[in-house]
Amino acid sequence: MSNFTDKLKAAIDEKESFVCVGLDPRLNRIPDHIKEEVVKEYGKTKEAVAEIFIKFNKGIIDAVHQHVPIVKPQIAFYEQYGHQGIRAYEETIKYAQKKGLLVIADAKRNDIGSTAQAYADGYLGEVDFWEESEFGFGADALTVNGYLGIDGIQPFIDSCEDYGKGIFILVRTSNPSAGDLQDLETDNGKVYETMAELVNDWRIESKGKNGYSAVGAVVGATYPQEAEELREVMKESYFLVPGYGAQGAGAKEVIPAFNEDGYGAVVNSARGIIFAYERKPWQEQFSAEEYQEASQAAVKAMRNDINETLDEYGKLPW
Ligand SMILES: O=c1ccn([C@@H]2O[C@H](COP(=O)(O)O)[C@@H](O)[C@H]2O)c(=O)[nH]1
Repeated sequence: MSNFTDKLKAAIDEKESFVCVGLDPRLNRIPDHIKEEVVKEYGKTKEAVAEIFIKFNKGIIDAVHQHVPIVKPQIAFYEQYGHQGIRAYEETIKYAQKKGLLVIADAKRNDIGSTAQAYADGYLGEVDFWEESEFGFGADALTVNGYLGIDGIQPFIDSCEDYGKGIFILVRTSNPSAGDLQDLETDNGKVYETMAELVNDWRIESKGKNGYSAVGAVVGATYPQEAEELREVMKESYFLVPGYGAQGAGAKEVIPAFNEDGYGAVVNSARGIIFAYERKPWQEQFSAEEYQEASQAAVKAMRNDINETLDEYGKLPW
C-alpha cells in the first residue's frame, strides 16, 4: 500500500506545484450563466444547487488539474444543502480523482474512538460492511481535530495505514482569533505547541518512503513565525497551509512551512482561485463566462509566485 505522502510528493513533482485549490462553492458567487441554465431545468430547488455546484466545480477542476497536485473541498459549503449538497460533494471528489487529483476532505472530524472509527470509515475507508461496494466519500486525506487525544485519532491513523490515506490535524489555524485558545500557556508550552508535540508522536506509525508521515498538520499561512517554529517540531509531517490569497497571506508567509528539502507543505487557496473572475487583477481580463480561464490564470500565478519565492530562499526542489 503506497503511503499518502509518497503519492502527494509524486503529484507535486509531476505538476511542479505546491498549490491546493479549495473547492468551496458559494451560490451567490457562481457565474449567472451556470445558474440560469440549471434553474431552467430544475427550478430553484436544492437539486438545482447540487447541479450548479457540480457543473461549476467540474469547470474549475478542468481548468486547474494540470497545474496542481491536490484539491480541498470544504464540506460546510455542501452540507448546508442537505443530501443534495452531499451528493455534489461526493461527485466533486470522484471527478477530481478521475482527473488525477488527490483530494483532501476538509471536514475537521473527530469524536470518541468508536465514533471516530465511523468518521474514518466514511471519509477514508474503502470497502463497506458487505465488502462489495465503495465506502463513503473515498477521499485521499481528511482534516481532523486532535482535541480528543489518541483514542480519537487512532482510527484515522489506521485508515492511513490500511488504505494509504492521509490526515491533517489542526495545530495552528489561520483565523484571527486562533490564539484565544491556541496561545494559552500549559505546562508543556502553548496549546498549539503541545498539539504539535502530539502530532509528532502520532506520526511515527505511518511513514512513507520519502520520510514523511501520513499524519500531517494544518498550519495557517497567516502565522509565519509560528509556522517556522512548528516546522522544527514536526519535521516529518506535511503541512496543509490555508490563508494564502483571500485571508491576506502571500508567498513569503508560506515559506517557513516548507522544509529545507523544499517539500513538506501544500498551500491552499479557495476564493482566490475559484472566484478569480470577479477578483483583482483577473476581473479586468476575464468575464464571468470566462471563469475557467480566470481560475487557470490565477492558479498558474500562485504556483509561480510560490516556486519563485522558494527559489529565492534556496528551497525549490527542481
Ligand atoms: O485554519 C484553517 C483551517 C481551514 N481553513 C479552510 O481553508 C479554506 C480557506 O479558504 P480561502 O477562501 O482561501 O480563505 C476554507 O475552506 C477554510 O475553511 C482555513 O482557512 N484555515
